[in-house]
Amino acid sequence: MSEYVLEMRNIWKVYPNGVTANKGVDLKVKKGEIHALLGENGAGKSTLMKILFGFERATEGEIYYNGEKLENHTADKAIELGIGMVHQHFMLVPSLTVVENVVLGMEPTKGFSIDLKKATEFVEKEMNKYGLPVPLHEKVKDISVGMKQRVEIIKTLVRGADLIILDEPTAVLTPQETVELFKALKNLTAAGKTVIFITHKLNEVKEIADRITVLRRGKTVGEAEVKNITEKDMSRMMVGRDVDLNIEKKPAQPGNVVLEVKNLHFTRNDGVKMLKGVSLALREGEILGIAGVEGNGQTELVDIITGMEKPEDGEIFVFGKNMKDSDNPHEFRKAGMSFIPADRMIWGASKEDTIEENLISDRFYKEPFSKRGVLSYKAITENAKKMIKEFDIRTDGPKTAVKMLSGGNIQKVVVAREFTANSKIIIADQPTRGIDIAAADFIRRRLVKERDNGVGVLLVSADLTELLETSDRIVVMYHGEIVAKFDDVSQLTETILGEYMLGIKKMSAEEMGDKS
Ligand SMILES: Nc1ncnc2c1ncn2[C@@H]1O[C@H](COP(=O)(O)OP(=O)(O)OP(=O)(O)O)[C@@H](O)[C@H]1O
Repeated sequence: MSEYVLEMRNIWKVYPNGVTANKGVDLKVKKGEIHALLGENGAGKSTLMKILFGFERATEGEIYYNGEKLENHTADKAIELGIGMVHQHFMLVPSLTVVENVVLGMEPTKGFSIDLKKATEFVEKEMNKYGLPVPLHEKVKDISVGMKQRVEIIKTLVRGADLIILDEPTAVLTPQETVELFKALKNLTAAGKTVIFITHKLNEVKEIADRITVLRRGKTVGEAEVKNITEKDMSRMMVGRDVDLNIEKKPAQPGNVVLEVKNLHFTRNDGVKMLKGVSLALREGEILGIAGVEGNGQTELVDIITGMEKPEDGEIFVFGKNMKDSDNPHEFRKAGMSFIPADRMIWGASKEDTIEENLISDRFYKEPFSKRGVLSYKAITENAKKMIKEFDIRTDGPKTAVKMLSGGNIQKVVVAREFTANSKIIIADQPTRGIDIAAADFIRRRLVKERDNGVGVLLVSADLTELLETSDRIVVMYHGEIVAKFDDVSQLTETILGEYMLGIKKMSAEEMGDKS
């Protein structure tokens, strides 16, 4: 019998539009190991995993699972065989409890109603078996992101998963939650389960994975035992060259305040108070980082700052102008603000439109794209070609629809447009989420360059390494309030930030001073 629980051999995938996402990929995974799947944006990782999970069908190639060749593979068969997948966007019902979510679609029934007692016992047994405690009777909407992810993992386990695929599992976690997740993954492999995870964070690979497979432009370029290689080796395999990840930064030269919010309050439709008196000021020539676990008010703050939402109370000043009468994002843009939204598929890009159209969606009426009211298609295409090169957008060409790009490359389209809008304020909300190391490094350097050119950058990020490396000052949000302010980030660590993000610590008003 083969030492591999999974072998994907010579996998090809040609999408109906002609894009070849996998060009003879090989992946071999041993039983009981944590296997990291690495590669740049668009390298074909998600496609390969979708094929394994039965969401997409391979154009060519063979899959062997436990020595058995899979024929006519589908998602139902994958689950039946014990293959589970935890997606980046959780697929839970917020208004249901943890137990209800876990057993949804497979409830033990008693008459016509769900037998909650049986379901609870069942879920409790699984969670204890693998050391994955979850609050069984709390509603999913009231639990933390880390807990939601754990619920997703338990969901796969109760369906009998032996091989669990995790797609960028740590992108939304605090350092403390990441430690917990890694412990859980170790418990799973100790119990004989196998884990494949997609990530762009090489320090995590070093910490948790046993082996790696690296894809580049649709092909397997190598596999290795993690103990035998360095992070540098991994990035070279991924990118094909050395990547210098240290950002050299001159001290900031902050100038006038460009953006200020005072005492913002906001309550969600369901009555939850998301902002409880948030005030901060952003100066030209500085990067102000906002740390916080998702769901602590950062989204609402960004929505209000960019004109997508109105606060219940409080004021917003853009270049000293009170924006109380401006209630749409265009007016905030006109006032000199660029915005890289966290949810690029909803707010950042127009999926059906082409890359070249998306790149000028905020400036099509201006020269050189429009002359005397007539669009210049030549200028539009030329602009796109330049940006595709500069921002390394992996595509067949400017006329490709954005929906055909990989997640990371869609983000590059949005970033390219926003960085070239000549704004003096940039609001960057999770700008490098899902972006590969070389591209993320490019975006961070660009943020610093914009800062050096006098732009005020507000950076909201769940990636604490990024926040610490890039920001000049950092504030932490917890339960709709600013609970910590750091005007000097040189001595700050991820662990310290994590303590404020989880509400373990809170600064007093005096400690925070009145500087932001
Ligand atoms: N449904 C689809 N139709 C057409 N092309 C697609 C589709 N899904 C992905 N692609 C293309 O296939 C290639 C590989 O994309 P895939 O999502 O597998 O990459 P990835 O390595 O997961 O990237 P990322 O790190 O950005 O998520 C890309 O060029 C992408 O544009």
